[in-house]
This record gives sequence, C-alpha cells and structure tokens, in this order.
Amino acid sequence: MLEARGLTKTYGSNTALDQLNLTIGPGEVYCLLGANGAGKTTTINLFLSFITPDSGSALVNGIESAAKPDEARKLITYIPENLSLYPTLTGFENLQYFSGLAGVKASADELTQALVQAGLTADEALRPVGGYSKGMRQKVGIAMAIARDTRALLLDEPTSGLDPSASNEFAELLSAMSARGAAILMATHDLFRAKETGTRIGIMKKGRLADEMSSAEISHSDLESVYLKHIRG
Ligand SMILES: Nc1ncnc2c1ncn2[C@@H]1O[C@H](COP(=O)(O)OP(=O)(O)OP(=O)(O)O)[C@@H](O)[C@H]1O
Repeated sequence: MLEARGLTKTYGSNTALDQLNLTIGPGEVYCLLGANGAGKTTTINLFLSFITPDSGSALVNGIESAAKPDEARKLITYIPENLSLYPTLTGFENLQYFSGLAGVKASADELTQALVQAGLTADEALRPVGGYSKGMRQKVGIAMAIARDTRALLLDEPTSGLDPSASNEFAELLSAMSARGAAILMATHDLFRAKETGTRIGIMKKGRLADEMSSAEISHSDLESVYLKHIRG
C-alpha cells in the first residue's frame, strides 16, 4: 500500500533522504525511529507530496505521489504532531467540515459514530475543540481516518506530549485502524510505543534505513540497545 523506491531528497549539499526503500502492506504498523534530522518527516512529506523527490518514488497503492498528488492523497489520512482544527467549532463540526473537503459522503450519524469509535463521547464531540486536550484532538484525526475509511495513515510524532494513559489509548486506536486494513506509517521518538504498537520498526540514520526488524522479535531492552548502537555508532 505504501512503498518507497530509491527515494532520495537533497537540500543543497545535505542529503535528507538517501535511496530509501520501504514497503508497508495493509494492516501493518511501521514505526520509523531515528535521531533528529534522520529523515523521518521528509519520508512522510514525500508520500504526501508536500515536497518532490530528487529521484525515486513514493507510491500509495501503486500511485506515484509526485506524479498524481491528488489521487495519492485521497487514499491517505495524515495526522501531524499538532492537528490544526478550528477551535470555535465542535469536534463534530470540524470532522464534518474536513471530511466534506475530502469529499466524504457521510451522514451526521455516521460522523458521530466515527468520533465515538475514535474514543470521544457523543457529549465531548459536541464541545468546541478549543477546550480539547491534545489526546482529544488526535482522536478527531482518527475519526477522520475512520470516516474516510482510509487505506493509509501517516503520523508524525502523534503521541509526543500525551500522558502515558492517552498515549496507550491512542496506540489502541492505531491497532484498531490496522485491524481495518489500513497501512500505517508512524514517525516517533517513543521506543516503547514503537515496540508495543508497531508490527515493524525501522531505524533511520542520516537519510538511510540503518536497520529494520519485526517488533515481535525484539525485546524492549534490545530495541533500545540496537537503537543507541545505530544512533551513536
Ligand atoms: N525545508 C528544508 N530545507 C532544508 N533542509 C531541510 C528541510 N527540511 C528538512 N531538512 C533537512 O533534512 C534532514 C532531515 O530532516 P527531517 O525533518 O526529515 O528529520 P526527522 O527525522 O523528521 O527529524 P525530527 O526527529 O527532528 O523531526 C535534516 O538535516 C533537516 O535539516
């Protein structure tokens, strides 16, 4: 569903991404780890065609993002670190507005159901977003993914700043999205969450994929050791 083929991006003499190859199938949760500046956000931005590659391609269900950005984006829901929502509108109204922009044809009941499945109560969904916690705002993003029946979910450090309980709840929502068949790519600095939530983990260093592993095959402590070895080595 999500595939990077020889994906390369440079900024002047700085190679932000160097020949990245990555495949994420339906139902997979791929967690991308790496130090600041390793190339995680660049990878996500290339799938979203917010930027264009120097060479290689970012494919979404076989559609090349750079060549057909609108078609590729139709299949993607993107949840950044801080989701931009209209503070004076309720969670429901935000979802209604953004899903309308995305061309989703859903009834008010279906949108409310999406918000409830994303973990908001029906009462919370009718409150202005200005009073939401970060965790509640992220749930509106998940509701958007549910309403769109998204095939690919891209997340950039979605749990940074969430308390452990909210982070755990968010991880459960991601597992539910993967059970619906979404391919999920999440950039994160949270090794614990990557091991708990991810099906696969990639460690990036200086624009390259330095290591890749199945999360089932590695313990928390080994993941930390491997991560530090790559980052410091
Ligand atoms: N618009 C830009 N102009 C110039 N250089 C950029 C730009 N965007 C990213 N870079 C550079 O590309 C490299 C990769 O950055 P990127 O944001 O992808 O890293 P990251 O792994 O997401 O880091 P972080 O964990 O801090 O979010 C860095 O060296 C960064 O300085």
